[in-house]
Amino acid sequence: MQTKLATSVGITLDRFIKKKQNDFAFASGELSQLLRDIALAGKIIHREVNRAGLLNIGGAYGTENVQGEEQQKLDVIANIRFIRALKNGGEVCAIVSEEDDEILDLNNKDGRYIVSMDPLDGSSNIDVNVSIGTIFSIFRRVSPVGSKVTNEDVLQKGSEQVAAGYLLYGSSTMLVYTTGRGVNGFTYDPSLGEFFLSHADMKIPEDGKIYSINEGSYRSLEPKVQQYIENCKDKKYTARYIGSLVADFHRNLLKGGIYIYPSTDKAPNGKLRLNYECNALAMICEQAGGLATDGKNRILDIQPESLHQRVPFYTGSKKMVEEAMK
Ligand SMILES: O=P(O)(O)OC[C@H]1O[C@](O)(COP(=O)(O)O)[C@@H](O)[C@@H]1O
Ligand SMILES: [Mg+2]
Ligand SMILES: [Mg+2]
Repeated sequence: MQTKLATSVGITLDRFIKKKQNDFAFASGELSQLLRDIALAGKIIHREVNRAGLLNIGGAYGTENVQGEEQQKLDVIANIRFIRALKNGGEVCAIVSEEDDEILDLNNKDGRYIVSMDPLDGSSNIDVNVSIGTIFSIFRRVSPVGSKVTNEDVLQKGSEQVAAGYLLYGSSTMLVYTTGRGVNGFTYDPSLGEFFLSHADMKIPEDGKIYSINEGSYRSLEPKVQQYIENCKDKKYTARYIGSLVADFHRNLLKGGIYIYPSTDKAPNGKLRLNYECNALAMICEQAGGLATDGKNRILDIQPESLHQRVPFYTGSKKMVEEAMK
């Protein structure tokens, strides 16, 4: 693992943000505050996830989201908690969420930022106590402050992200993010209520031996993808698939590997959403020295056309993604 483990646990997220603030071109403290708001929402979801079984907040909520997916109670709870934290924080003018059909315009005339988010990633794993996460992308609005939020504001290329990251609710809860100057990981200590820098300057190994793909759809995969999987098997690589994108991505980020959600019969454009799943992880992966494509194009160069658009997703160690692209 090519990551400098922070030697002292004394570096809290808050202190780290303050230290790094001056690295940021628009250093007015707004983005720093927004990152703190996201961390706060993450602490609340950590608590909800940990006691989901006790509070009977597992299971279906009884509604479907715009993608026709059954919403889990925790999908809805996480969505409400993040929206509330971002609203109260005051830095955000609009939110794009997996759980909401339309743009959530917060009518915050001072807000300069747009957040695209997957409040709860890995919903199929909520009730079985397997790691789940939250994914977020942060953009600066392009329309004048105070004016009505436009499609142009929320449909920006991933290369325009000013920050991106994820929370992982696993054996420990972590926040991993980038502002375009490297990737850092923080581990939450619930007894102190603080995130501490635990993975400084994260770098994904250039090559790896782990491949993550849902082989259940093997028969409906394109021949070249089938060929790539066969190559992995010939090389005796290890297959690992948790079924929570954040968790599969995080493992590969630390150990090296490739995560693939290609186009299939069931999902001709893939399953994962460009605006609030792929863009954020693509920025993290590239900042850590890896690659992220849709099979042909760099994810961060794709111009979004709709809020919930899906793209095939190939991301991970540079050599493995290059190999898969061949
Ligand atoms: O069950 P499948 O088809 O392998 O899909 C699993 C993928 O779907 C997801 O659950 C989609 O995300 P959501 O749970 O946020 O809808 C990813 O986390 C995961 O990688
Ligand atoms: Mg998701
Ligand atoms: Mg989700």
